[in-house]
Amino acid sequence: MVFVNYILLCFIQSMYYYFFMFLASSVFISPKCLCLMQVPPLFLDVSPNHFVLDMCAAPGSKTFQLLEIIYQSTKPGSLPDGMVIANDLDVQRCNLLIHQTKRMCTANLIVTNNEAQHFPGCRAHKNFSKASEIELEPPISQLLFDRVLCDVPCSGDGTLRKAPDLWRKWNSGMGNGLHPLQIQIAMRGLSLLKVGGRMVYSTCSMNPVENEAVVAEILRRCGGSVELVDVSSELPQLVRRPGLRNWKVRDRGIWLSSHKDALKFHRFGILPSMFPSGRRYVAPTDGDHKNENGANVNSEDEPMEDPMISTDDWNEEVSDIPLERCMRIVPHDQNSGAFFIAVLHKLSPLPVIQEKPSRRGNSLTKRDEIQEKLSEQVTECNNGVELNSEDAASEKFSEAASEADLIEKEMDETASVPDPCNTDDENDSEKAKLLVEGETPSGKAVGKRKLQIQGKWKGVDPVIFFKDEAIINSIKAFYGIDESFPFGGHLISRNIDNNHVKRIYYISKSVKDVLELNLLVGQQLKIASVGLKMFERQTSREGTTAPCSFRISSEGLPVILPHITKQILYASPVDFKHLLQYKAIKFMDFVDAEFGEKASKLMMGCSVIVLRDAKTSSEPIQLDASTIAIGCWKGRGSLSVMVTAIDCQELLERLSARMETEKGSSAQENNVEGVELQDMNGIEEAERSYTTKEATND
Ligand SMILES: C[S@@+](CC[C@H](N)C(=O)[O-])C[C@H]1O[C@@H](n2cnc3c(N)ncnc32)[C@H](O)[C@@H]1O
Repeated sequence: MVFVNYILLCFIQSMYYYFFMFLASSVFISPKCLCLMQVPPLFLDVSPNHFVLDMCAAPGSKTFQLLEIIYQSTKPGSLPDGMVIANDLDVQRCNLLIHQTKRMCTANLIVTNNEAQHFPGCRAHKNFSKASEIELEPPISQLLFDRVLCDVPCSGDGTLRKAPDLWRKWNSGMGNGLHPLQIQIAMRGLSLLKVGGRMVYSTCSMNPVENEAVVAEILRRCGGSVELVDVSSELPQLVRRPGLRNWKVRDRGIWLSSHKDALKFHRFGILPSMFPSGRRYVAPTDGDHKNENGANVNSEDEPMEDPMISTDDWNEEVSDIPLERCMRIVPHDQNSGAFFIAVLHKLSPLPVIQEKPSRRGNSLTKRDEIQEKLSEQVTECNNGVELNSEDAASEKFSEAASEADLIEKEMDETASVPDPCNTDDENDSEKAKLLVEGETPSGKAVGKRKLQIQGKWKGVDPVIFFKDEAIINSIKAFYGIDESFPFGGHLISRNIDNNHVKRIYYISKSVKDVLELNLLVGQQLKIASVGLKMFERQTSREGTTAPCSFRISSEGLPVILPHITKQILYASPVDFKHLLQYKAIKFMDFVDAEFGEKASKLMMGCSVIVLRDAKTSSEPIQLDASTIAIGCWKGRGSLSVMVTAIDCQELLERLSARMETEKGSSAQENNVEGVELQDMNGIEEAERSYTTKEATND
């Protein structure tokens, strides 16, 4: 049998790439496709050169959309200047995200697995450059973002229509429990946002405690350095309702109008920030006081009113923040899920806040502490993520520090607690020690080096810049990669041993800058996935004897295709179709004998076959977004496709559809049989003769 001489790995640039191009053109929302579109990213106003942080990103639908926007005007073979960091705490959901975004074939994405509320700022000390392997000043010295998407974990009541299970599980405590974490994540997002940048806070809940209350609290904490943007003129097709300015808080069967009510009913898990005014009702701290009858009353029994606030104020709280600028999207307006969106604009650096503003100058009483602790004891969010109450409690005082303080602090935290999920691991504390040594100018070089090659995070492969000149040069020479393509320095692997590197990933300039910075600051980012898989080591017997031991992978092909000058051939539709149909064809059996001749002269190993337009005879052809190319293996006597059977079938269908279209338009234009028609006839003819030949061979 001619079929299946070598079943090697395959690739197509096509389906996913075009799917993404199609989606990219559908970013503009129409009410009809609203249910399919994710709205929050549309309010981020992302440009292709932006650094974007998606803080709680899994399973990745919004990340996908952000990448589409970044790539919107990118030509084949080039990469946008911007990048996306997609972060999620949940490892399994992170894997889902990695899988989802794989079809984007992007070199501009880093997937991280950090806690969003502690997301590292990666600020490089001046001394770091001396202490690290990176000799030059890094292009970026701190990880700040132009855009931040803060799609926080929430109670998810907005998804009730599609997740009816929630009807049984939902209770008001879910939202109340998540409120402190939502504030922490949003505050961290704002501190990582560049001045002038935009952050979108969103949930799929209708609960004001998770929505307007969070937005109001972060605005209070930011004290004028952040504004709530009026986006009423943006996306006018989107039917939305204004955010609320007054609401009550539900807790275990009763409605609370203010923090005073919370204390009155002994609801210590209810925070002042959950109410519209955000005001704390202060209970007396120094012993008993007299009641209106002059009798001694214990402060634990009856809370005392804040003298600053009149009784009336406590009854009907209305926020003085223009929360109507927030957006509530409700299911019955346009047959969608329910969600909440607030757009924030950072006007200036965040203020240095020593204390939570709502603490009103008092030190925490025992009851306050219990109250806050209780509020942080969230056991479960809608995504099944366990929230560690100890983590939350230890975070209590940190969120209000200045940006600089936060960043300094987190560096210390990262150094002392390498993996928040694995704090009990002995190796981690050892690694943390090495990290500190590596970061400190006086640190031992051996410690630093060890850390940099082994990676810091338990269970996560290290990210290694691939610098093996011999391999890099052999790849460049074999495929004739042109000098204009940024290559050296843009390759990474996840294996410290160059001899056993199986995959080489390609990264954009923006991602490269971030990775270098991350290395410099002791790998604060826990990187689950990064880069576009571009080369894979040949594993077959014939493959190991080929001049280049790495073949181009399917994902990498769209990016490198315009830059390859060797091992590339342009096949006529008929021969291209045959390759997909029969998987392997002897050189002498190609319909276009010249093509067969050229194929036989390729070097043994991976080659790229591009579908030539029926009209085009000159080579090389102009590559554009509609170009179809596949990877093939040039063996001793034949050319074999390196495309899976499913992908072959899909490509064949597309090819037929394209030919049908060409046939139709050509017949319409000329009303006679034109070039395409001849070609179509040629295919059918050739197919018959080829099948006959095959039958004879068999
Ligand atoms: C509403 S979902 C995000 C949906 C996602 N943005 C999308 O469009 O596909 C919230 C996510 O937050 C994650 N999460 C929960 N707590 C987190 C934390 N502390 N830090 C980071 N992510 C967290 C959950 O794992 C979950 O995937």
